[in-house]
Amino acid sequence: MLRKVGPLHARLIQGCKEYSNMAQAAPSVLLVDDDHTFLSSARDYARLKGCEVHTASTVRDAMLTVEQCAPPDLMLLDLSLPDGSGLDLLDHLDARDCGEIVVLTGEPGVDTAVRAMRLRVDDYVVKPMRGGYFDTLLQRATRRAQSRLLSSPLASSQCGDLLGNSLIMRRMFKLIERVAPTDNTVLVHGESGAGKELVARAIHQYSDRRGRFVAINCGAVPPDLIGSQLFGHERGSFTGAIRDHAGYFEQAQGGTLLLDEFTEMPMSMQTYLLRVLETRDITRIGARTKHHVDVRVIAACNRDPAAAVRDGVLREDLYYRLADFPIEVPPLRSRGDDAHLLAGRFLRALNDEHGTNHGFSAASEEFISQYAWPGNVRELLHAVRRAYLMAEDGKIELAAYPDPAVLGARASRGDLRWSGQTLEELEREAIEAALARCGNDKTHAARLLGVSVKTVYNKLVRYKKQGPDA
Ligand SMILES: Nc1ncnc2c1ncn2[C@@H]1O[C@H](COP(=O)(O)OP(=O)(O)OP(=O)(O)O)[C@@H](O)[C@H]1O
Repeated sequence: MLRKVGPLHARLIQGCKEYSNMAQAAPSVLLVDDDHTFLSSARDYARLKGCEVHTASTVRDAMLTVEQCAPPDLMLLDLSLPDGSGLDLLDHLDARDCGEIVVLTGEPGVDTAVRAMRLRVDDYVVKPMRGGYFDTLLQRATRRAQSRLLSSPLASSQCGDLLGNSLIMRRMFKLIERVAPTDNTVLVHGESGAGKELVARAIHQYSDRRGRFVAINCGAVPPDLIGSQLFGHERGSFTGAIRDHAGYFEQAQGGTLLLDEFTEMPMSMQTYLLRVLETRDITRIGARTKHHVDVRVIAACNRDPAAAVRDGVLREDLYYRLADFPIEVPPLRSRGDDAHLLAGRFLRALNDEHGTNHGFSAASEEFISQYAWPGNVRELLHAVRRAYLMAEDGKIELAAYPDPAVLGARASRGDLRWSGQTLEELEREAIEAALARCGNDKTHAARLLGVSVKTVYNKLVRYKKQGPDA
């Protein structure tokens, strides 16, 4: 199956105007090649076709990538890499999990062709690769991603009302899919505005629970009222209790109760809550009898719950009881292109609502990618709404209307807060932050950091040896 193919580049440029709307099931592509020109053109082209692309230029880099990412729908693998043969990667990977694996080589040989076929390689192509062939591969990857989507509805870019196409979000959707049908208590943790409540709603939506979804913000209820709000009270049980009142647990009977900001609950209430979680029996304030409740509890918080335990504001036993199944909602800045996807959806909803056809200016598109969105999706939503109202000639100028929070965040973005770290620790933080921002794309992160990909990669290998806490 040796094949001679023509140049890819003309095709890449020609195809750059097309933008596939495959957001519903972005195919994932892993490109492994030490030819950086090929790598960046192929990456840009595949991205324009709606793919989520990871790149690597050595076996070691590719191994790190496959360890951290889901198996790709398409893998293009160069045979001769600086630190070994691309086929070495296949020895370390369960090729059955991958979609199509295509080996590229500049120097075809019978030995490598035979080894490639033994290792479940789907095609063996002599460089340079023809653009039309690359298109065919991307189309097949797209079909594969779509069938994945059909076989697992939550593997898509939407889960309940949550949108997200990045790998990190689709992994989170998978967690929601797994836990939803069970009765497990779930601990949802993440920055403000990242979507914790939507996660809780999605878990309820994908469960079989027919009761209501009820949410309480424990931080917003005065400490002396939280007991009666959660568990209810009988008439006359305290001044002002003029009638019987069913608390949130009873209101959520057969459904789901979200305890938002649960770390803000007074300690005495945490003790009672722990008991309720064990027995599912509640007693209204002033009542003599217990009620058994069938309620799935989801706890959410902005602060790190383990730190809340260390700070003495959260009971350790309650933490362990709630942390049955933790879900971390990633900040928007670590979701790759999701900010664009979300901004586009928010704008489309406004256009549909008002019968307009406004679009983002090029500067707004740039702003969406560059800005760190410290207020996460909520901040993005508000920024789009505000800029929509201010639009002139149908152009949304997102950068032109920063609010004070945006300005504050912009000012602080360049400042690394120094709290006694060594230079090496600061460097590690910067590299990790850049990787998080680019959805773990090392080439992109290296560009942002102004260093070579090799430097990023060597550092990562060192950090891996040092361990997570070094
Ligand atoms: N992935 C997402 N897709 C679409 N909308 C989202 C997404 N994440 C959040 N939102 C929207 O952003 C806003 C904030 O989300 P949500 O209230 O769930 O955040 P939160 O993490 O619970 O915030 P807080 O901690 O401040 O309560 C809501 O309007 C929500 O609809």
